[in-house]
Amino acid sequence: SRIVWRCGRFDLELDRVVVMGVLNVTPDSFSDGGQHGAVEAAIEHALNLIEQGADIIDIGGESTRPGAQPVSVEQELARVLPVVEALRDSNIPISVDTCKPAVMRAVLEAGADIINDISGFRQASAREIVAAHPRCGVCVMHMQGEPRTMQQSPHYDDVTRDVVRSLQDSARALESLGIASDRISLDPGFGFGKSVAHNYDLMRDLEQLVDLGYPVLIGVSRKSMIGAVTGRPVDQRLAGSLAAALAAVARGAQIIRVHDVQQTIDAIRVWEAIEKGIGETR
Ligand SMILES: Cn1cnc2c(O)nc(N)nc21
Repeated sequence: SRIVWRCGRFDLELDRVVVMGVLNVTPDSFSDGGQHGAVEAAIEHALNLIEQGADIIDIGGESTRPGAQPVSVEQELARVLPVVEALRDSNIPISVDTCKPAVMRAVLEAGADIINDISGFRQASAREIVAAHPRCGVCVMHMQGEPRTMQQSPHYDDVTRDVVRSLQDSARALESLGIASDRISLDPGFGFGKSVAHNYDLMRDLEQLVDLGYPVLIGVSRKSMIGAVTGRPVDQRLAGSLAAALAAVARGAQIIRVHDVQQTIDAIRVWEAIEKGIGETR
């Protein structure tokens, strides 16, 4: 498939699966226990992710785990801007995970290629900022409610139908501002206002989202939906995360957001060799 995701300096070809490496520049990120709090450590980790083969780096300055406390614009910028500036000459797209319009504006000016908004660009000013940029990529993620309270009692009539419709409306809102469709990727937001059962129903029926025609980005790496069925703590969820990543790829997801880049690439390469053959045998 000649699908392309236009992301700032890059046109990402999606005929092969793209791996997005997670870079938390936050003291309370649920999975790396704050060892990357310092900007320097974050930059070092980013270079390590690139070394492992990451196709995109996703920089987050505000923890999005359930129950997380909000962070000020100033604090978030102090964390992410230096990292964007350090990475903007790297040869891969730089994504910033933020919901704040002021942070979006600053990181785009600093050279970020993608804005990853877990709140799905629900703020009009956020939509206007990415619309004002000629070609930055946007990832529109579905979240029910806010990180602080979203897991208290998530409810849907039909989780997949509801999420797909919500994301379609969000994409249309961006397109109505002149944002080209090939700049938009959609993400069901596993764990963001969903019960474990909702997450597994959503994964099983992921093709309904893929069928909208936009690139689909998913993030399940080390999440509680993996822990719920394996009983493993957050630092022992690699096998479960790889299983979920391949299930998503098998249903048409093209961008996978993970902590464990090298292992995920290996799993996807084997899967793609099976699905597409490895050439010389033909
Ligand atoms: C920041 N962040 C945490 N989980 C995520 C997910 O599943 N998708 C996207 N786009 N961002 C996420």
